[in-house]
Amino acid sequence: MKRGDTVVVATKNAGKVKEFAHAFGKLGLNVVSMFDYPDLPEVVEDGLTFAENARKKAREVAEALGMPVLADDSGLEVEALGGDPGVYSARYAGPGATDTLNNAKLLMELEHLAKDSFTTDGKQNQLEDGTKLLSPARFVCTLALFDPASGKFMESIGFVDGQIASKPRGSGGFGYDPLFWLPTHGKAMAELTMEEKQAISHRGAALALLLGKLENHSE
Ligand SMILES: O=c1nc[nH]c2c1ncn2[C@H]1C[C@H](O)[C@@H](COP(=O)(O)OP(=O)(O)OP(=O)(O)O)O1
Ligand SMILES: [Mg+2]
Repeated sequence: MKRGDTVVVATKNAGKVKEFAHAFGKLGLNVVSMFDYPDLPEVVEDGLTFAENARKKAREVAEALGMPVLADDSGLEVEALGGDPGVYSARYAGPGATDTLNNAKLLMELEHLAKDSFTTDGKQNQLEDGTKLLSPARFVCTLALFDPASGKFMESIGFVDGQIASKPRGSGGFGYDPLFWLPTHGKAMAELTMEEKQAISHRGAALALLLGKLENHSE
């Protein structure tokens, strides 16, 4: 990849598109997404892992377009929920789920748990304004780049650890960002600027790894 090239990202998530456009833009690369190819058939995300889904999205779109394609499969793993919603993060609230409905479902599940079995030691798990920290959690991002000419994948993974807060904060980012509290920053992910999010996020980490691999590869 050289300055001026276009990267095709197999995503229909506007939040991801913005983040990739920002990151690749810094390298002088343009980003197009599935919003630019509205006629391509939907990829069914029936994999059991993030990596399987990322590979499936990348390969199907790359084969349809006859060029290399990057895909991102990501989600939220919540400790108190045994790793849920995981690969089902986008559909947590059911078919037709939105970010708002998924966030509501997440809080409902965690508050339910807190009532049943959780013994929270009050102060330690509370922010100054009374917001409760309901469970440790992490965001996971897997990236897969598929080149139909070689039939090969290049892959990477990134993580970021945090806590699920009982109340949303901030208006940046997308998805579960308003509920994802970063103790290291004293802010929710949705309170970070694009630059700050990219520096610490699961997607930023996975992308940095992938770019490193690409660089080694082309030497
Ligand atoms: O940085 C993030 N900040 C907040 N939430 C996030 C993030 N990264 C992933 N998430 C959540 C959103 C969605 O509920 C699920 C991804 O699902 P995932 O299938 O990978 O993406 P998607 O269906 O929205 O778009 P697409 O498959 O077309 O790329 O995890
Ligand atoms: Mg999806």
